[in-house]
Amino acid sequence: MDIQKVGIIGAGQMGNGIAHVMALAGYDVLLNDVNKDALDAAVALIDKNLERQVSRDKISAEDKAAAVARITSTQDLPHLGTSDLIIEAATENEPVKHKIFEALIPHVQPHTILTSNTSSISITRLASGTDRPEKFMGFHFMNPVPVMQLVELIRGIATDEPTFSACKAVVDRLGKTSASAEDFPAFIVNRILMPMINEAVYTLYEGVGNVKSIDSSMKLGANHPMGPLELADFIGLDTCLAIMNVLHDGLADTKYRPCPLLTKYVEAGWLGRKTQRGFYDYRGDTPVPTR
Ligand SMILES: CC(=O)CC(=O)SCCNC(=O)CCNC(=O)[C@H](O)C(C)(C)COP(=O)(O)OP(=O)(O)OC[C@H]1O[C@@H](n2cnc3c(N)ncnc32)[C@H](O)[C@@H]1OP(=O)(O)O
Ligand SMILES: NC(=O)C1=CN([C@@H]2O[C@H](COP(=O)(O)OP(=O)(O)OC[C@H]3O[C@@H](n4cnc5c(N)ncnc54)[C@H](OP(=O)(O)O)[C@@H]3O)[C@@H](O)[C@H]2O)C=CC1
Repeated sequence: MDIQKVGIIGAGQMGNGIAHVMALAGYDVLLNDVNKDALDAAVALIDKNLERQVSRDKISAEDKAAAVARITSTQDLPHLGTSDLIIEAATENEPVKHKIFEALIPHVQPHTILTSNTSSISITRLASGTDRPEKFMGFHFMNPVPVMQLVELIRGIATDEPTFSACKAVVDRLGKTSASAEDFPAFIVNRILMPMINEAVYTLYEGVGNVKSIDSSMKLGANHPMGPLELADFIGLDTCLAIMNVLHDGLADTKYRPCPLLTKYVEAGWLGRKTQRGFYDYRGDTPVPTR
């Protein structure tokens, strides 16, 4: 199937990165968000990130101009109906995602493939709320999208082969690598990564280490590019907690119980970098640990 127009729902940190790489690969992009400020910020950030690639000779100024011209931002969800492929990248909240697909369905074409960038939520459950479970799958990018090589592709129970092949061809055209995961809570990457982050928060909660010593230990002692608490702030603590809850509920095993300290940060609205405060405070020139 020939995919040319890609609709992206949610212009947060993932939506803007997905729009960036899609436009650079030559796809026409419709970027949607309920929040006008988020849309404007996403377009400005894409411009800035493309400019950084120009300045480092990764792409030409013409490539950048062409990519920018391929992106249209819209607050009007039905506008995405002309897309061949839709990637939902709104907040990690199952009722929000169901409502988006419900509102979208009357406007999409029969051939349109629907996907979700969800970090953890059942693809089969999201698909079953649509009119086309066979044309629905998980299309899971990693953060930051322009840098990270992997895309997890997740088939729901009903996903058909042409849908999987069409999505895999898109990943190939982006120059990224796909890994196929079965549809179980949090798939592969987050099934492994998120319990490690949650354990880092328990290590902090129980006073085994402070923010700085925990992050330094994993950076210098295990060669991770970011410490687990720095990475949690980067992902978003609300998203980390939502993923732990999906693991805990979906696998019914206490080993996945979210750390109460993670819950407390989220309840405080300290969601990490996106709100300027999480395990670090980002409001000054350099991040300062909050514990
Ligand atoms: C939660 C989920 O569902 C799944 C997930 O995504 S889990 C999270 C997965 N991601 C990770 O684990 C990221 C771990 N961190 C890293 O890999 C690195 O710290 C990092 C790539 C983010 C930054 O690397 P770094 O070496 O410290 O910084 P820096 O040298 O500034 O950046 C490296 C490159 O990335 C680019 N970059 C960094 N952040 C970027 C961003 N947010 N957007 C676009 N480009 C970015 C830089 O421009 C630079 O590009 P060049 O190589 O062309 O110069
Ligand atoms: N953060 C990460 O590292 C990764 C996240 N993901 C997944 O990607 C998805 C998005 O995450 P992320 O970008 O970090 O989240 P963000 O919080 O940065 O962005 C989510 C965006 O979606 C918007 N939104 C909420 N409801 C709707 C709606 N009904 N229609 C359109 N837009 C809506 C939000 O607007 P508002 O702010 O107004 O609510 C916000 O702008 C989640 O499913 C997450 O699990 C996947 C890989 C990595």
